[in-house]
Amino acid sequence: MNAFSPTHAIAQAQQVPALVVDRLAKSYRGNKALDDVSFTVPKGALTVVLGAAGAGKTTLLRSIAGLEVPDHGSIHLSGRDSAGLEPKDRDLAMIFDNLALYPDKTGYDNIANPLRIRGQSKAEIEKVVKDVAARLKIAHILGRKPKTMSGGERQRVALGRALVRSPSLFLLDEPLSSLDAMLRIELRAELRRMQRELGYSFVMATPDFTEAMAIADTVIMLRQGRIVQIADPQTLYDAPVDREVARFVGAPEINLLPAQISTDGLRFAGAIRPLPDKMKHLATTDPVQVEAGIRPEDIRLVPTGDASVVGKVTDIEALGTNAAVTVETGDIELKLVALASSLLSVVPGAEVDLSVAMERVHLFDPGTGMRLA
Ligand SMILES: Nc1ncnc2c1ncn2[C@@H]1O[C@H](COP(=O)(O)OP(=O)(O)OP(=O)(O)O)[C@@H](O)[C@H]1O
Repeated sequence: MNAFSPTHAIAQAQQVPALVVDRLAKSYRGNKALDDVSFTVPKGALTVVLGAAGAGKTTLLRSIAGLEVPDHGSIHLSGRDSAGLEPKDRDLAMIFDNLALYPDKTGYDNIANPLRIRGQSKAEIEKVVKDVAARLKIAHILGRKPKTMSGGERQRVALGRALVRSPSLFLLDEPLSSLDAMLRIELRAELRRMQRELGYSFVMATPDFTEAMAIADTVIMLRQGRIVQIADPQTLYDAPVDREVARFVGAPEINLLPAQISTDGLRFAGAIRPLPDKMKHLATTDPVQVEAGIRPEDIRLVPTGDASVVGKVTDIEALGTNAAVTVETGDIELKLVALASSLLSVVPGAEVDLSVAMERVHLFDPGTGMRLA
């Protein structure tokens, strides 16, 4: 490939990230909504901004869209500094909670509108609109006006209108929030498929970690306006940077309990267990107080006598295929998840023995909450 070949030009274009956010800050009356936020979204990637209500997700997306003026920092879109650029000149599609469909146009015309403005032929437009409508499962409402559609249908029409424009970057603020659980799961898979097939670049905000885990290439974990971790979904789950990320990512929530680590092992819930290799470097002869994080799926019920931890069942919650079992041991409660069919003989009040997958245990600093291992 030489420097003037089209292949070279395409390769170069692909190397320019879809989005580079650098040291972005935004305050509202002294309240920091965004604080020193920096990240990059490669072309064709799906990045999810994950955070609780008020974490700053919407402010971030609105700043990228040009609807908020940041106090500091820069935003580059496909290599171009966006400072001073009007929202309409940013080559973005935004899908926010409050969708603005044209009320007097049908679903079809709403979706077709950007293509008509571009001057595409009637036949081309029909092909594209029908394809996107089929993917979003709204073919049956294309002839209707927005006021006769449900919230979820309006949301999908807005999504369709954005998708047909194929801009350089999509900003999606909880785009599936108005949908029922089944449709949400179906559509997020469809969105993911379209994004991959067409090479679109997505930044999607959500407070729902399962959504983030299901579709993200990269998750940006936002808390009180600051990025606390950037990682692929599995790393976020397996190596959360601190206790709060560990709690946010996972359901039922991770068990957190006091523990002591020493060269003798890890002491918790009335038991002492040998240290897995990954913890050995933390151990000293004198015990050190730590906080252990144990995910519910890393605790197993075992036959009596094989246990490292013993306790009494206080509650069983059906989750479908699985069930969550709460076990009281000393003055702490542990939650575990097991196949419901394996729990038929387990009833509240039963004495049970538990085994913990030690190599999966997380350790946190009890003061700062930061990850130790
Ligand atoms: N226009 C505004 N004026 C004053 N404060 C604002 C404004 N917009 C956002 N904030 C504040 O900035 C912080 C971040 O808000 P933002 O809406 O970005 O959070 P979010 O993560 O999108 O939350 P949610 O999931 O609830 O939409 C919050 O404390 C919010 O109250």
